[in-house]
Amino acid sequence: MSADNLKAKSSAAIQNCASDLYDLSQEIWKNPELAFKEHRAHQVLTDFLEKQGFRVDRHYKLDTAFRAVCGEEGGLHVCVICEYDALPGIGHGCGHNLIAEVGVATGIAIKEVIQDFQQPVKLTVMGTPAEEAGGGKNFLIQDGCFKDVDFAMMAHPFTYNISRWRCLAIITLEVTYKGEASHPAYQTWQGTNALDAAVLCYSNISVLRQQMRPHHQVHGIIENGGTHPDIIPSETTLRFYLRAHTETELKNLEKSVVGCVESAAIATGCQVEYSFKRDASKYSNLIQNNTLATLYERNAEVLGVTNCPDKSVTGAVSGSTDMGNVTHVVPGIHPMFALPTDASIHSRNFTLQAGTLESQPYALNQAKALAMTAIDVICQPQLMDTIRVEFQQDLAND
Ligand SMILES: NCCCC[C@H](NC(=O)CCCN)C(=O)O
Repeated sequence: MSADNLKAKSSAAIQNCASDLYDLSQEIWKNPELAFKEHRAHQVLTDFLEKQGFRVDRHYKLDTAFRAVCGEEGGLHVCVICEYDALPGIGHGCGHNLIAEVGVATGIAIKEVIQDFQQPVKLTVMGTPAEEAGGGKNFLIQDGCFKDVDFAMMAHPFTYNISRWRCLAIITLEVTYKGEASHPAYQTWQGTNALDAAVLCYSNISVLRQQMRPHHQVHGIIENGGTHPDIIPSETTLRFYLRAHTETELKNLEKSVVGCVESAAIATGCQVEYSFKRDASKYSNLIQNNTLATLYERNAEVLGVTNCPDKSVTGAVSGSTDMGNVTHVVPGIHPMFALPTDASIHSRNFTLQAGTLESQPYALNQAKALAMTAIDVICQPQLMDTIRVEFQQDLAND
């Protein structure tokens, strides 16, 4: 069968399941669950994939992770990624119900043609919890779950179609100031104000922003600002996210921020403790593999998806994802696809849009484009040589 026929057959498989896929997505959207607690989403996704004939490891390394496999060893191993965690307070404001749906639909499409290829193909649909916080993919990477994968793909809903969205490396900084409680209207001089230290720290970072390189970002909150207006706060805590293009740039940004943190302690006479969380919550920048992205773009265009031509939008670099870490261990792509809305992700309006029937064709188109991209590589396995060379070069230049 020609690649074009395989693509048509795989797309038809998605279309045939459209109604069931919408129900699946709705089930996740109506029951938003936070990082590592996505039990219901995990259940419906694994049930669905098992019904579709996948061999499912239901609790793959993590309670709410899964692996659904079809095909055979001995040839290419394609991995399609699902996310399904929600945000506190606003539910699926990042549209992860659609990411899960696209992942499952792509899996169905590739499975439909898996016996038609000239060589064996293994397909894994990987369920990865906790993208919004916690970094589920990083636990799976540490456990070697991507070791035999040739390439990984997922697609993320957004306000624009941006095939090569660049996202930033991110690290969390936690800061605690310790002072001395006292009455703020009597012996004030006996107090050491930890809230003043927190406010100064926050202000120092705001001032630093003017001197930061483009695309360096620092933003955060005062988590604990004291206990009572009539007690000089003796302990405060802050939490910041620092983001930059690469791990090296992130290290440079860390040094500047440490200056802001320590000087606030000196100015107020407080003690300070701080730590950068070098754990699974630390995400790498996203590397979009050029060959995979080019194939994806061509396939998406055939399906009528126009990638955003506005350079002020496509040139933007922002946000972070643990898919970034995946693209540092295997070649991958993470296109952003537009829903018919102006709403920003992480807003209530985006939540609403991610649950509409109107958004369905946009999600299904992405699944078709991802499956077509995989079919292109499987039908021209020599492309894997280029993909691997690019991957090594991207890592070396990172
Ligand atoms: N440890 C912090 C993770 C923050 C991730 C968060 N992700 C998103 O907004 C989703 C967009 C891409 N998946 C972020 O703030 O970038």
